[in-house]
Amino acid sequence: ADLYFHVWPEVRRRGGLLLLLTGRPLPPSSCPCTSHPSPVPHNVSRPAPSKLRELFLHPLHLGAPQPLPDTEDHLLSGSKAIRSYRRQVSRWNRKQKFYREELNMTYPDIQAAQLNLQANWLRFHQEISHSGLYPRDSLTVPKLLEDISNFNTISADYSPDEKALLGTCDCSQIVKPSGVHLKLVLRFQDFGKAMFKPMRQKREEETPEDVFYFVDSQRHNAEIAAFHLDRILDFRRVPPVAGRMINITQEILDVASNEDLQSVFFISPANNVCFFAKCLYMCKAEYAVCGNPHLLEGALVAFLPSLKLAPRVSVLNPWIRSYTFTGKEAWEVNPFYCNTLKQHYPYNNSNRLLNIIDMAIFDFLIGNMDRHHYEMFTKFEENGFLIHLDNARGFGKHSQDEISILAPLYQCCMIRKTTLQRLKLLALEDYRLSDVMRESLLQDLLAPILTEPHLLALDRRLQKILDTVKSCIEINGEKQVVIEDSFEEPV
Ligand SMILES: Nc1ncnc2c1ncn2[C@@H]1O[C@H](COP(=O)(O)OP(=O)(O)OP(=O)(O)O)[C@@H](O)[C@H]1O
Ligand SMILES: [Mn+2]
Repeated sequence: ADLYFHVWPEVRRRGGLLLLLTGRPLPPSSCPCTSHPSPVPHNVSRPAPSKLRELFLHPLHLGAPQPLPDTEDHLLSGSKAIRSYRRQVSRWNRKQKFYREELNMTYPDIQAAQLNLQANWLRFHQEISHSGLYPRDSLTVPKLLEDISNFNTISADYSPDEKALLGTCDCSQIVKPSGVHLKLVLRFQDFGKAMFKPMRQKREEETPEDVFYFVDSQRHNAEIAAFHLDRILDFRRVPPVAGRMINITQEILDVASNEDLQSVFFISPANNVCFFAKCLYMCKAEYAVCGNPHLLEGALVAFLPSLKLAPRVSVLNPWIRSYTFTGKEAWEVNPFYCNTLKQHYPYNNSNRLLNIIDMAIFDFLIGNMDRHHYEMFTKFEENGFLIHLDNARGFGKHSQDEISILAPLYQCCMIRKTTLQRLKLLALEDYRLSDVMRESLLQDLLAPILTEPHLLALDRRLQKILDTVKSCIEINGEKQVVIEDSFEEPV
């Protein structure tokens, strides 16, 4: 209700700058906020002041204008993309027709899919630019989140990498074969797509101490929280993610035409519908997820343009961890690792190194030790931003701050000036990170997304990042440590 009555009029008054905040301007009766504690519980009579709104109105966030639509700064050429999507729609319609004829299906009656040029997923693709996955003041992102939280699905299938494992797709298009986890690509009524990651762990469960990060389970709420954090940090390197309940029978099984996928569904002894992943290991029925009896929580990650339309490279993280029980990587044994790295391509480019340091800061905040690779759009070349896909192993332990995730920061002793400015802002009482995160996450249908201890851990970790920067400055001086980024727009 606060969003609807206080933020929305304000946004309109200020010229619609801040639609990011209006992710879900629901009418008061259906506001998801009522069942959760207000961010400022002591203040009952007056509406709680919105720290998130203030943050997005701060000059650091407003910054310089974003690139104009359909220019070279953008990932896609508008007309080429539309031609390609039109072809995809025709192909999809042909396939559906063929499939239904094969099965003599007359029910349910379905209409041929059409490409709507106003669809929010299409706009999202068209707005990806060298400055990030969406513009700072994107009008599209809140609408896209709304779509993926509510739209019906028209198909469900494995993601291309899992198909590669099963030998049923063109592997040259695959970034990295995987498939340990239960994730599916869902297509919606507007032809948009999202990656569905089902709930595997309850929000209250903490990862046990003896569990290695690489066998830790994937958390749907971590994907959602990571998107919100990335937006608050103004990185805009995580694709939009929304949580929702999925009816796994109607919205997955009934719209799946892939027989492999159909074959992994079963009914449990408790009469719940379940499914499991088909892959090389950990993919038996024991690791299935189940609805209750049909409904299951999950995160939906908006899909990026296909690799054909916008090729991406997957790059090994130079601070990768050893994926064995005893191994150690170079950065763990060599305190001068960064000096060596800096002398060689591509990290002799300071922008690229600063991007890695931003990523480390992000991963330290969410507690993600599983950043083995990152992806980049080839179109933006060396100076492009890093895409932070797959954040499902964040938010596992709130009581532990894994300082080694910050190695790129304390070994290189460098940070982008704008990143530091934003972090400092979020350490102030007026914009406190845990408060803006709590508020931002209330916009999600599955709120509350993070438990209080996880939210509070963010403030503690932020302080540790600032302390690390401070000691770097004490040793090396501000000029060496805080780097003005020539590729960022001045703020
Ligand atoms: N939003 C997206 N849009 C397009 N492709 C995506 C998206 N999310 C993930 N992918 C592709 O699918 C691959 C696997 O996704 P992700 O890492 O999130 O799942 P995972 O189950 O953790 O897999 P892995 O075991 O490979 O880490 C990614 O490397 C990426 O190429
Ligand atoms: Mn992964």
